[in-house]
Amino acid sequence: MIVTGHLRLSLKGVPVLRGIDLSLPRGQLVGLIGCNGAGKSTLLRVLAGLVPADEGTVLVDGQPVGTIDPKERARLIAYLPQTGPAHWNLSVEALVRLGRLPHFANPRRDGDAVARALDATATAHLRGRDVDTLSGGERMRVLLARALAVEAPVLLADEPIAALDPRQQLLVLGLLRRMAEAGGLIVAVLHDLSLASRFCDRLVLLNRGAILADGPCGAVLTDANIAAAYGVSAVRVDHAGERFILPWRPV
Ligand SMILES: Nc1ncnc2c1ncn2[C@@H]1O[C@H](COP(=O)(O)OP(=O)(O)OP(=O)(O)O)[C@@H](O)[C@H]1O
Repeated sequence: MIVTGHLRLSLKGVPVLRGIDLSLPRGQLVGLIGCNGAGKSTLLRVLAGLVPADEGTVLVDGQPVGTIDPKERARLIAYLPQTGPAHWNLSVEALVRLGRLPHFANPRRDGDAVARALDATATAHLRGRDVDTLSGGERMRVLLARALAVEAPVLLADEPIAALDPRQQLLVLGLLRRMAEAGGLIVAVLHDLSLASRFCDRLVLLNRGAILADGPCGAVLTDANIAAAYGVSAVRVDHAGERFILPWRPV
């Protein structure tokens, strides 16, 4: 669905993406991981067509992302930014409804999609609230609802669980998993290595703007890769047939 060819991008003269080759098919939940400043958000924005690369290509179903009509692109790719824009006095429902803007107006279908997105993110009870009165975690789930309301085949989510409590983290990652199983392509920036390895089909580990490892979680989260990318040692614990990875000490 999305294929990149040797993406390069410098910002203010500093290389941020250095030769990114990725093939991202439908039906996968891909965890994009790496330390602060590794280039994850920048890569997500380039994949979404929001920032052009200096060199290389991003193809969405074979078409260069920059040549897709913006409305069509917005129907194809939903994007959840790391920090939402400042909102004026907008209700939760009105904000989530903004996710329907790329679609041709069909009040009933739009209403159904908004209701599904509010239900999926357990935010229906907040629909009448002003966005600027929400807690940080509530706000994050409402922004996710706006992205889900697009009902796009691709969701690019930048740290979708960063502000969430443990239960909500599990619920949202379970939701992203089900979306992938239903045939969607989900790319999520994550910092929790245990949750990333439990829920993702595949991990892409960025290090200084380049791909250090790309593949099944166990193959990517080796001690050597974790030390090289994050500068920490890791402890592994097996429980109920699953393996947890705890960052342990700086090395
Ligand atoms: N507009 C910009 N101008 C200059 N440098 C930028 C700009 N945007 C990002 N950068 C730099 O590019 C690098 C990659 O930033 P990016 O936001 O992609 O990192 P990240 O991996 O998402 O990090 P984090 O985990 O902290 O969110 C960082 O060093 C950042 O300071």
